[in-house]
Amino acid sequence: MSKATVGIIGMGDMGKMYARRISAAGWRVNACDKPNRFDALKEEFGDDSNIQIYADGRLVSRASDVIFYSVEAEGLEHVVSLYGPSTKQGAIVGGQTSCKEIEVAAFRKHLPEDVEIVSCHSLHGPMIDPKGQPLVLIRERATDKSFALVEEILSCFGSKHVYLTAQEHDRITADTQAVTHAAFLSMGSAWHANNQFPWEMNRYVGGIENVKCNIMLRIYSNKWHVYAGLAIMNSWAKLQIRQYAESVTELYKLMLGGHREELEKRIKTAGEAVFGREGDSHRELLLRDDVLDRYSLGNVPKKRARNNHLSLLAMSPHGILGISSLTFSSQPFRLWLGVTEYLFRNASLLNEIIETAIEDNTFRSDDLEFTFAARAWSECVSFGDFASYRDRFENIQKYFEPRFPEATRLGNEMIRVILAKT
Ligand SMILES: NC(=O)C1=CN([C@@H]2O[C@H](COP(=O)(O)OP(=O)(O)OC[C@H]3O[C@@H](n4cnc5c(N)ncnc54)[C@H](OP(=O)(O)O)[C@@H]3O)[C@@H](O)[C@H]2O)C=CC1
Ligand SMILES: O=C(O)C(=O)Cc1ccc(O)cc1
Repeated sequence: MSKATVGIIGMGDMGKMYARRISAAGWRVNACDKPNRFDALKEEFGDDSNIQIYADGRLVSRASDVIFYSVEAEGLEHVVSLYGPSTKQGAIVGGQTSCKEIEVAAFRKHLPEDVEIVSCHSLHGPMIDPKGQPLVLIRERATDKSFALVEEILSCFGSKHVYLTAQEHDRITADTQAVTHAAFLSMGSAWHANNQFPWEMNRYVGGIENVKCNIMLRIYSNKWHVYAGLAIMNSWAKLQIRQYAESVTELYKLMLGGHREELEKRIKTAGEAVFGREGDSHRELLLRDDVLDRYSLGNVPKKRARNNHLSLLAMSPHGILGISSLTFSSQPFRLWLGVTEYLFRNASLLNEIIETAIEDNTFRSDDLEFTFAARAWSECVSFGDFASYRDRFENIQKYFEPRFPEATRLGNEMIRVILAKT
């Protein structure tokens, strides 16, 4: 057989990244977006003779041996229902959405039976170098030969292949990415509600606070539908996000009520369950304060301000976090796990946090807004409400937008340095 031709339906940021890299590796690529983008795409890819732009997904489906759908999760089933029946006989089809059970169900429903299914999920945004990043592969319905072909095509990314079923993928995504996003989205909402730019306030500059600011900005600089789809279309994600919001609320009430013993017991038991006792592990901590201080959007104060880190404490009480998830995780999650571990495995810091939580009122109103925000995001996700998700997200995105370029630069550097050590 001559070399396989690769189809890409949906030439947004991820689709373009796939098309460019796969074509550069020597494969012929057929690609399309919505028909109204035909001329613009032809113009954009006119100088790449390996990439053939088509007017729609039906034409791409008819002409390609391995096809990747790279459209919004919310619309995937509809798009597959339109073009799936035209898939070339014996072709292999996959998708790039973050929710694999729904995606695979759509393929099973709309693709002809002689079409094989191998799905994938790059665990990073379109601007990140895929080399070394996790790439999940889901062999749903495929021969060894077909699966090997998909791996061969995607090997041009240099990513780390992780083999999972659709269900395993969705469970891990719920435990890791969905909860991480909920935490950062809530932080952004709370700062916005209090009309704060955190990097302008001493208490949010330096150390762990830099990770919070940089990752929050990075998430809000992406497209709303990426996070909405990942959370709303994954039933486990809904549960985990709700659990996170409940933990935030319960911890906040313990802090407000001054219930020191209960707070301490709860936090320490949960921390030990996830990270072990201080000194138990021989693993080096993922993060260090002096490294983190370098990535500030504002001036680092001489004396570090104390924080009760409600947003981090709430990550572990229900066993949301699992070190084992590290093998399959996105950069924001790895950093988030890093800062949470930093806190839970440092007994004196943990004691300081508990002291601050009970005695210090500085963060009460920030924490109140954070608690509201965590619950509001959870409700929005539970109701499956894409429109209000979008509205909330874009409203806050606008507020922070002026700082995106600098935060992206600093955040990328911060992630590069920190993750290189791990
Ligand atoms: N961005 C990220 O960080 C990551 C994204 N993903 C997932 O990858 C997928 C693509 O994401 P991304 O590229 O970022 O999103 P984009 O919004 O940039 O791209 C999706 C593209 O698909 C187009 N599209 C919609 N319907 C059709 C159709 N019927 N035929 C052809 N094209 C269509 C969209 O057009 P229109 O805009 O007009 O709807 C858009 O141009 C999503 O499922 C996302 O969740 C996965 C990993 C990371
Ligand atoms: O880098 C980030 O913010 C991410 O978390 C990127 C991301 C978003 C959605 C995905 O399905 C995969 C990766």
